[in-house]
Amino acid sequence: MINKKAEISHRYDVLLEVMAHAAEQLLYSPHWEKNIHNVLERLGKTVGACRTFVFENHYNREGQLLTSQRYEWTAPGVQPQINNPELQNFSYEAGGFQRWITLLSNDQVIHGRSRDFPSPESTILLRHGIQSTAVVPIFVRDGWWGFIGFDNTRHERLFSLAEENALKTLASIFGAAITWESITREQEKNRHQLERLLSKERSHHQLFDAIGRIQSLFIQDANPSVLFGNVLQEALTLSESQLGFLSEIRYTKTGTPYLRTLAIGNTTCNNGQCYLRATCSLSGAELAKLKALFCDAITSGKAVIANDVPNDPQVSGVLSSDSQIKRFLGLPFYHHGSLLGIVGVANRDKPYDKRLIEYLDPLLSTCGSILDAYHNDQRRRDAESRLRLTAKVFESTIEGVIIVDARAYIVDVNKAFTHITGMVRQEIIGQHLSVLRAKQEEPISFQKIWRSIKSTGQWQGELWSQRKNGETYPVWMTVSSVRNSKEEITHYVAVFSDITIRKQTEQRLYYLAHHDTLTGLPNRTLFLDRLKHAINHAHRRNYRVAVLFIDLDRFKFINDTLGHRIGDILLKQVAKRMQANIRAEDTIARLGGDEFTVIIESFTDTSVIPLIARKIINACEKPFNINGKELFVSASIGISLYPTDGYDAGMLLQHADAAMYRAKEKGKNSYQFFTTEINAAAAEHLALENRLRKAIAQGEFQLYYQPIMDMESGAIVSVEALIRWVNPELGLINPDKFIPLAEETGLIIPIGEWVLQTACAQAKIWNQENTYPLRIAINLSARQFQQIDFLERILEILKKTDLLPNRLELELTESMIMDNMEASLETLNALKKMGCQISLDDFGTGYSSLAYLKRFPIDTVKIDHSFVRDISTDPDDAAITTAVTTMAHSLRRKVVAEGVETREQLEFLDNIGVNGVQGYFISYPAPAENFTRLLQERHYINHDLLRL
Ligand SMILES: Nc1nc2c(ncn2[C@@H]2O[C@@H]3COP(=O)(O)O[C@H]4[C@@H](O)[C@H](n5cnc6c(=O)[nH]c(N)nc65)O[C@@H]4COP(=O)(O)O[C@H]3[C@H]2O)c(=O)[nH]1
Repeated sequence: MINKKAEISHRYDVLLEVMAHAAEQLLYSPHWEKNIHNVLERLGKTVGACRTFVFENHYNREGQLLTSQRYEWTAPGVQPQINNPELQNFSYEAGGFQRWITLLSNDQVIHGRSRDFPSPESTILLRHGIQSTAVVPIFVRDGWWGFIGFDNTRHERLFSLAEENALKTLASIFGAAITWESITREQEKNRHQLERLLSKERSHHQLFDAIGRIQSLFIQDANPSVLFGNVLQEALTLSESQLGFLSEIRYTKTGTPYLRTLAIGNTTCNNGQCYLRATCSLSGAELAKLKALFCDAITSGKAVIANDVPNDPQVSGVLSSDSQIKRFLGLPFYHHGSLLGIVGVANRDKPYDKRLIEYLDPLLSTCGSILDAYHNDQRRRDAESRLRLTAKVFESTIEGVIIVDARAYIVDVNKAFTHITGMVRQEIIGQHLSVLRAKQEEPISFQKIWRSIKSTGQWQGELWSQRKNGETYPVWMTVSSVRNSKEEITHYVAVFSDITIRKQTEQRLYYLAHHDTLTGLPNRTLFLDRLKHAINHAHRRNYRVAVLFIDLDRFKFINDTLGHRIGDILLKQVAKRMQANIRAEDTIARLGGDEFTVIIESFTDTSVIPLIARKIINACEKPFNINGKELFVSASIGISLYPTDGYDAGMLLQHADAAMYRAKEKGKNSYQFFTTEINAAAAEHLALENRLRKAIAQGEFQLYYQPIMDMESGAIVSVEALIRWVNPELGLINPDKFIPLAEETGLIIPIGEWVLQTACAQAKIWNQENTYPLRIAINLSARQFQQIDFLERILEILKKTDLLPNRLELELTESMIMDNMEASLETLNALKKMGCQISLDDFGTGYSSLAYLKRFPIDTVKIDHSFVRDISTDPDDAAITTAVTTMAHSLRRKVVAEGVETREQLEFLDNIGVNGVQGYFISYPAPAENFTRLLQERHYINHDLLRL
């Protein structure tokens, strides 16, 4: 008995020891869970249990009380149940252990032999091989937590009351440990939470300080690079990043977005303080490559996190592998829902996360607001400076400006307005715009202007306005409408300039472009214009139109002999007389030179036309008194009629011209209507012209040569080159037929060039072959002689053909020299200086003025063959030839007689002492080869001739 008691007491002591150990392990250790196995093992061993365990209560979703085994110790050889799924989420109720809930929750220990337990508890326990068990509830602060249990599978073990109490104490140690642990955990959690809150508070302080700094910079009106540089710096500091940029989104004209960098920064961390190393440039770089990683933020409008940039698929091809960017956070920023730009930060030590994005949100909103405000500010400043500029322009422009309201009442005018109109601001403001309208300006034109402005927003044009003194003046005005935001017209702005001077100049220019300056008559342009107009008019009314083409006979002679000044006065007087003889409504024009035209309109009976033509002829016939001298001219008139002779102005003029030529041919001082024959002649003329044009290209020209014999020695001293045209269809054509045409058309220039070139080359050959020097005489045309580079042409040809200048004799006519005496004198002197010889051709047919011979460096006078022809029969011709020869000799000029056909003529000329002769009697003009032969055979002709 004593032993039994002693054993019980011992077991109790042992239990107390275990409890002390459990208390130490569970209550005083910071990690009771780590020690629970020791405690369970010691407990199990102490109470002789095969298995000690701890179950924790919990609830399922339906609110059913469940229990799960959490910890276990098993004696060696006993199967552990810790992984037995049946002992997890075990429902007391469903498992038939409802009784346990009642007992345990009331702090009662359940212990005993399994077989004594009510069914189904006993069945289940025994199925698990449990002979006896003891379970003790564990209570924590909030109530029943679970239980600790001791199973015996090998024998049935019963617990004494003392042991039961000891186990209860043990369970309360467990409860205290669990409670303590949960309190500690909660405290820990609270501490963490507190710390988090504190740090959040701290970082929020930092954030709002940063925002405050940015806002104050903005208020201080910092320049954009400083402002956005600081925004970026704050973002880098707050995000603990090392690199970053701040860019705004811009759009190209085609709408493609691109990034304009407002700030770019590189920071390094120094004692936990980040600072900006590089500031952004003022203008900001433009990042056009939107495919870059950060651009995802723009296209999606959402933040982009890349914590492993080198391996991020979005980066491939954008950043090189050695790029310093390791981590990246792209943060788009908005204002009023519009995406404005992006802040990109990189290389944080820690990974970027969503919390940081949330944290930086206020900074980004600030960034959006200040960027928007910055742009607004810029726009406002621009608008202000534009306004200032507009005001300046308004006041300083030399154009008058009138601002009127929508009903055309004047609201404002500028200084230039006063200057132009003479009206001051105060007197015109409030008046209707129409007060400025010139009295004669039709109101209808004003209505047109308003209509145009209303439909197109603008009107531009010419108007007549009125100054304060009543003077009307033309203005060039541009009127534009001003609309408000609702597209309603609120004002009109009229800008105008006084164009009086411009108009006068225009009128003057128009007058000059359409009138002949000498006579004041319409010129060719205006004439053709009026003729077209007359034709149109006649066409509509079935009228006829007559064109009179008037050419003065003998005018050229007067002009050449008496000079241009007299010629001009004569032309003016002729113009006046003609004008006096036609109706005011008919047009008289001067086409140029001595050519006039008249348009006679609105007649039905053609018989009036000869009367008008005759009146004009008669008017011209009467002598003109110029500077006390009486001068006589006459007129030849060609007439064409619409519609019989042509339907258009050009044709009517051409036909009247052709008819005028026929009138001249008929004997001048008469008129001629255009006829079909004249037309045919004109057509032939045209055809010839066309053939002549082709002749140059097709090499149809040939030179004939005619010798000039020196009377004293009988030697051929010179040879005249005479052109021939051999046309395949027309045969041989003499120069008289085509030289005038070539002159008229200008073709004489290339033809003359060819003659000079060919004749000089031939002369060079003959001079090489002959022992005696031989000159080549070449006819010049007026146009050739007047060429600006005439002297250069001669020099070049001489150089090219290697002909000595003294072997070249140039033949000119009197009229060629008289046309422009001063220039001719200059050219002739230059030719003489070069060493060339000059002959005056056809002497006697023109003015035959020997007086001017004195002034000009002429070597030879060639008496025209018309005098030589009748020299032996007509005493007048003989006398003229003799006088000319004597006079020329007295002026130390040589005389050559042309057209010598007979021995008598030759003898006469020999007797009067002419120096040279040319004519069929000596030789007909012949091609070069014939002449070569002639030279070889008889260089001295006179001996043969004189012997004959
Ligand atoms: N009745 C008659 N006539 C004689 C006699 N001897 C010569 N003739 C002709 O008289 C003209 C003399 O030439 P011109 O007075 O300079 O008159 C030349 C000259 O002014 C011009 N001409 C000829 N060749 C040229 C040329 O190459 N250039 C230029 N611009 N005009 C040329 O054409 C005019 C006519 O030339 P051609 O028909 O060759 O006519 C030549 C010649 O064949 C004669 O005994 N009796």
